[in-house]
Amino acid sequence: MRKRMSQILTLRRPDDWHLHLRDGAMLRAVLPETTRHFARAIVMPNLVPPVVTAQDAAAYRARIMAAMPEGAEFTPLMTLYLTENTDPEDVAAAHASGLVTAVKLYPAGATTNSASGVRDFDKVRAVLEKMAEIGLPLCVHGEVTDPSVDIFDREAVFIDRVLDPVRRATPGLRVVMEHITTANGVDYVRAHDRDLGATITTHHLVINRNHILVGGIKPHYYCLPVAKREEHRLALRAAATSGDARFFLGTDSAPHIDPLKESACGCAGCFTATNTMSILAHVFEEEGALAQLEAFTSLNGPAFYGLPANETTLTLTKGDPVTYPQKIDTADGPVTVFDPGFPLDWHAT
Ligand SMILES: NC(=O)N[C@@H](CC(=O)O)C(=O)O
Ligand SMILES: [Zn+2]
Ligand SMILES: [Zn+2]
Repeated sequence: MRKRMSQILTLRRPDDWHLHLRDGAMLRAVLPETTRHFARAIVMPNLVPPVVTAQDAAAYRARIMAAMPEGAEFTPLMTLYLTENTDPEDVAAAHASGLVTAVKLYPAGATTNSASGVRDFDKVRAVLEKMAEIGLPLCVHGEVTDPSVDIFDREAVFIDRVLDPVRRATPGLRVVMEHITTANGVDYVRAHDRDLGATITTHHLVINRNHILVGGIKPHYYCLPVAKREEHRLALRAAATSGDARFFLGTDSAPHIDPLKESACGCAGCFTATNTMSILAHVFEEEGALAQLEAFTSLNGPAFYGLPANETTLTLTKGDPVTYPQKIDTADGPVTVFDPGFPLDWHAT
C-alpha cells in the first residue's frame, strides 16, 4: 500500500467572530477550547444579567483574562448588549477607549438570554445613529419573534421587516448578520456592497434540519437560528468557500450543560469550539476550496472590523483520524462537543 502523502496547510491564525464564553465554571472550562486555535474572538454579551454597559464589559473582560489558560495568547473582543435603555454616550466612550468592538442586537425573546433585548426599534434609534457616526459595528441576531411566523421563516422575514428598514434608516451603520442560515441571508449580503457582512457557523455548514429531527430528536443539533433545508446549507457552503470578503467565520459555539440540552425543553446552542478547525478543513476540502479557508477563518473578519490579520499561524495536517473528547467537563456538568457525523482527519496545531 502506498503511504498517502501528508498534506499540510498553514494559515494565518484564525479568529472567531461570534463566540459564547459564558462565565464562572463554564468560562474556565470552555475558554481553553477556543484559545488552543484562535487568536481573537468577538465575545457575546448574553450573560445573565447581560453585559450592557461599558463597566459591565470591563468587568467581564477582566474575568475572561483571569480565566486565561497559561501561555495562551488570546484577545477577547468585547461587545455590549443593546437594550432600549442603552446610552449612546456610554457606547461611544466604550468604543473610543478600545474596550468594545461591536454592539449586539437581540430582538427580545429571539434566543438564549435575550429577554432584555429590543422590542421597539425606535427606542434604539439614537444609539444606532451614534454607532453609524463612529463606525462601530452592530452584530445582529436576525430572527423575528412574531409568534405567527414559522420558525423556519424567521430569518427571511427579519431581513424584510427589520434589517432592511433599519439599514435604510441609518445610512453608514455597519452591520454583521450573525450566524446566517438561509440562502435569503446569503443573497441579501451579496446584494449590498457596503457596510454589510455575515458570519457563518461551523455547524450550519454541516447539518440541515433533517439532522435534528430524523430518526429521533437530537438536542445537540438544536440551535438558533435553527438549521434549515439542505438547499440553504448548500448556499451557506457556497458563500463560505467563495472567498467573498463579506463572509467570515463566527462559530457561535454556545455551550450548555447536557441536562439543559437533553431536556423536555432543551436550550439552543451547539458547542463547536473544540473541533471547529478540523471540521472546516474537511468541509472546504470537500468543496475543493482549501485555498479559500484562510480567507474565511483568518482574513475576511479582520478586514471587516478594520483590524490587522494575525501574524501568528495555525497548521493543519491531514493524517490519522483526529481524536477529541466527546464531552468537556465543567464544574457545573458535562458539555457535549458537536459531532459532525463523519471522521475528521485534519489536525490543527
Ligand atoms: N445560537 C444559539 O442557539 N444559542 C446562543 C444564542 C445565540 O447566538 O442566538 C446561546 O447563547 O446559547
Ligand atoms: Zn444568535
Ligand atoms: Zn450566538
